[in-house]
Amino acid sequence: MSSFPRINIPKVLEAQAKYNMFTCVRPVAMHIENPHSLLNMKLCAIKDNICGIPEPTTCGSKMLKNYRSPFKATVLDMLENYGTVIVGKTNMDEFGMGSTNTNSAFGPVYNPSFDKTQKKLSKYTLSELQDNEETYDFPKHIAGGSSGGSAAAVASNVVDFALGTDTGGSVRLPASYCGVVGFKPTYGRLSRWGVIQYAQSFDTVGILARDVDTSKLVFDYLNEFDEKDPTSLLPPLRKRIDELAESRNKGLQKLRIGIPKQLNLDVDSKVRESWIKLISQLFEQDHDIYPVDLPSIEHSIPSYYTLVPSEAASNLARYDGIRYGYRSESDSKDDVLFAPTRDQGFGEEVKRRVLIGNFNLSHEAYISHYLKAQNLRHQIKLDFDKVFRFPNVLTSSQPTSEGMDILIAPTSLSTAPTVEEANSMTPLEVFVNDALTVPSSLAGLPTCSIPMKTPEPIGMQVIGQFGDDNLVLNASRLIQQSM
Ligand SMILES: NC(=O)C[C@H](N)C(=O)O
Repeated sequence: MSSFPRINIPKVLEAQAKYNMFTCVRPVAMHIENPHSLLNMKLCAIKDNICGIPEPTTCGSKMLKNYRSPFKATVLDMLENYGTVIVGKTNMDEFGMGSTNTNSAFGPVYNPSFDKTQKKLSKYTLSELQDNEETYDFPKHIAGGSSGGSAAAVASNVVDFALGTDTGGSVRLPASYCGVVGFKPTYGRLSRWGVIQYAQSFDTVGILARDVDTSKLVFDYLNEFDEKDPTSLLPPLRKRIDELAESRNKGLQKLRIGIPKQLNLDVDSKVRESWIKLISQLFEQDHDIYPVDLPSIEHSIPSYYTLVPSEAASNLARYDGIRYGYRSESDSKDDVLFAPTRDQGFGEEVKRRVLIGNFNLSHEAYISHYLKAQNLRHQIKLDFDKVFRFPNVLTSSQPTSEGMDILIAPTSLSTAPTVEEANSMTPLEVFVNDALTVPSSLAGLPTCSIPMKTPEPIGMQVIGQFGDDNLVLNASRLIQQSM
């Protein structure tokens, strides 16, 4: 049966006007009901690099502003079949490149949770604020990126959940800044088919929601092998993971929790305090806490920012103004159309990464940069394998009973900066901001950022071994419920 579900359009448009979280809103969402599904009638927003609704798929870029994909992403198709209502497509850093969501052709996304927090902490009463909203000019904070629109849509209560993509933290960082749950599953769990590639050996579809229960529900529905995605985890591996998890029969009463020493470096005092508070709480609840050593993760940022631009440079070579997307009208004397097309169609950050990536892949730098970064990635994976109790089904690691069930670390170095602060950051400072999220991206590990009960939103990550998504989600739920 198809129907027109009642979306509160004025509420969506009001939130859109304040926070700029959508690249397009569907005024009336036609949808097919599925009364057998727990996702039936749930409202959802989709990051605008996931192809397949009649509206364009833009990747937050001028290059694809009018691009209508002939494909429908498997994850979107599944959601529609389960009766989910797609409210709109969400704003993002162009092609997923950024941590601030200020690199979008649609303008920045603003942080709804910070907005609420500032109002709560201000000296004005609620009715004074409501009556004179424009008069009180609080500095706007960023939502974080690159799935900033998805995080803001969830934080402002206009959808039940949203899909994002996480290459090096793009689901978790905005979740942390906006005070919502951001789950990045194991690489290969959810289908990437129909998701526009940024860096294909990292890109992972992730889920943003207000609670872990909803994230788990959506994950359970989408967690299936897809033969159209060559990187989808094969059924025998999925089966092996399930068998191992069953044989371990791990309850949640006494978890072995690792605290990565190397991630203790540059976090600011508010984040550190909240981290310590959570660890003490877990200790009091009778879990075992241990410091763990992951020496190679100090090289995560250089490794990530060498490999990812290299993959991106190859992936983005297709935007040349000939096949699809933006085409320059410049009648330059050059007979090369693609140079002005790419110059005008891409934003600054994308151009920077394409240049870096092509250099890394050049004859000059391939061994000294690209291969070195691959080696570091391998070392990082090995380091993680040494600390977990659950074996890695890809590397057949031999874990010991002294291994950890999960690791806990902050998601971001600080709370969300203001838009002004973000705009004054150098590209290198923006890269460094991902220090806490890229290690598990390099190793493809399931990781969930959970909002702490702090006045300003702060997220803590639960990191698990490759394939151990259910333990990560169950432990995250335990943490969220016991706060
Ligand atoms: N896409 C992501 O996961 C965000 C990361 N900051 C990047 O620019 O690569």
